[in-house]
Amino acid sequence: MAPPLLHLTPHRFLLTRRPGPTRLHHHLRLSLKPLSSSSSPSPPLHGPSLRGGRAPPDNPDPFARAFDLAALRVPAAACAPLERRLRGHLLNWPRVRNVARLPNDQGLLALDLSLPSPPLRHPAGDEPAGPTPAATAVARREKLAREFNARGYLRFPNLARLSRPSPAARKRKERKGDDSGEEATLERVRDKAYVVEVVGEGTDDDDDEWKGLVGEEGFGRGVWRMGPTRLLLLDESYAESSVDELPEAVKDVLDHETQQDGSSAYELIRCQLTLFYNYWPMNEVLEALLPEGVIIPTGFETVGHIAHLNLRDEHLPYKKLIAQVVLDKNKPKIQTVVNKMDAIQNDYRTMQLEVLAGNDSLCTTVIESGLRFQVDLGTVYWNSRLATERQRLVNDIFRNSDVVCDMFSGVGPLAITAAKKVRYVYANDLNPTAVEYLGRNTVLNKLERKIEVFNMDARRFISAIYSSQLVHPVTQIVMNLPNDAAEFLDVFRGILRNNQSRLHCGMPVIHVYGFSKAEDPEHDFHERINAALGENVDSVEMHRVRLVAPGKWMICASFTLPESVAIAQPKYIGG
Ligand SMILES: C[S@@+](CC[C@H](N)C(=O)[O-])C[C@H]1O[C@@H](n2cnc3c(N)ncnc32)[C@H](O)[C@@H]1O
Repeated sequence: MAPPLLHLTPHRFLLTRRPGPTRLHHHLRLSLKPLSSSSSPSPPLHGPSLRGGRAPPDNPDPFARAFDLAALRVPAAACAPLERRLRGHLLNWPRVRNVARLPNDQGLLALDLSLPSPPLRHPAGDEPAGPTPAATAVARREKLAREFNARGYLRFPNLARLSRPSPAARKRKERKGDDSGEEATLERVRDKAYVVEVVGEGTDDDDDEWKGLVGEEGFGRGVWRMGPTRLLLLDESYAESSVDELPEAVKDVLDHETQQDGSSAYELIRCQLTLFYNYWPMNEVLEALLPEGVIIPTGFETVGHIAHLNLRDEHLPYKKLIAQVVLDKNKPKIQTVVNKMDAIQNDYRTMQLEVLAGNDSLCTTVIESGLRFQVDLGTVYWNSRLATERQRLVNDIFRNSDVVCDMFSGVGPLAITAAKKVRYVYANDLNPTAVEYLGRNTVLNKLERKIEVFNMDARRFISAIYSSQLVHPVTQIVMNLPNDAAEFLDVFRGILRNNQSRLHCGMPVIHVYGFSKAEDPEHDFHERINAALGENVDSVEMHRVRLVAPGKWMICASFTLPESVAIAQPKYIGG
């Protein structure tokens, strides 16, 4: 496994003005120039690391790192049991399968293609090996696939039938232009996370060209007659080992299998594993990109297709670079990356967001508890981190017979989730756009018959609800405006003073949210509640929702509205 990156010198790449190949580079018109790993005197690293391996020459991806490995080439059919048997000796790198498949080694011999074949060397070395072995078709097809042009298909109509791209694929190719050029090859490599190549000795000779592709001794050793093969990548510590230096378990396989079938179908080969930009996790890429000493941004909040960063000041000079990496590493789920520009200060609790990467749309759909919520992050409030808290209220506290009143409902995450369970919901918000989305989300979730939507100031809303004879008696009230909600509690003072016949319906339970930085946040919040109600409420259940900043808790206080408060002299005179 890779050592913790924090122990490494982070700034591994220089930013230069050279145009580069990845979207990251296009986006920033910058290219990353890897420092030579050989210049580093640090001890050899284990596991995949951008500080390990070497930069393959002429590879346009500055994050490409090549690692030498040893592998056992085995018949495909024998691969799974061997993988289990040799597990402790196989490569154990994250996101790299320790079984590799050689390009186009798909056992076309089964299809009995009668293709021309190159002369085959006898396993012993000199005699031709009889009739054309079907395995040669694999290599032929391989070579054709690399040429991939119409001439090749014309010469081998069977192959044309097998390999001709579908009309849709052909159209896609036409749209992109001719993909036989270098550009297209780069594009394909860029899509990959890694490739395994057998290391050959490479001469210009035609046969040798094939050797490099499938392993330097691929022909004439019987392997092709056995159909498709697989590579079992050995642990990196055996990269340079000769057969004698391999662990007994691996040697056993080589010896035993050779003795059994009298051929070299199982063999030790050298290969190169190249890891590309797509392979490296976000933190490793950022670690390489950002200057030493800059904290690596690790997390972000997700709202639908939007990744919402909360960058520190020190990140701002690199904000677009960071955002592009976040986008690249989290596609396709993430399509837009934004950064919060300011603390939330306005009445509607909306954030000022800057789109840093991806598409500009801040309208998205969030799925929470199996319900769908449309949200425009530019104009309404949304916080996915409150999902668990909403679940707590709905699942653990609300009953089916409840009538819920959500005084600060936003686009309805709590109101709509509650409506799935309870008898009826009154949902209100001051922000007309939030109310528009609330209405839309109600319909989207087919709950319009159980929710009534209001667009008022919360105090006026409560006064209206309690003075109306038409509404269902409210049993649960939710006040989620943590900065100020406690101060809104004064609206309940005297709320039933002129309507005491309603007292028999029972008092509602109020769930009010607040922040506290006090040493004893529960005590602090309780004091604020008492002050707003003008009375001491004895029995308040406190629940710590989450730590929103160091030392700052979001708390939910739940209590039954005291009758004495409901019939007291009002403090607030609503209109
Ligand atoms: C913290 S958000 C909570 C929204 C929602 N409960 C949620 O969890 O997504 C507070 C909401 O209160 C609304 N709001 C602010 N002041 C208000 C007021 N005086 N009356 C009613 N709603 C108000 C804001 O527009 C915002 O949507």
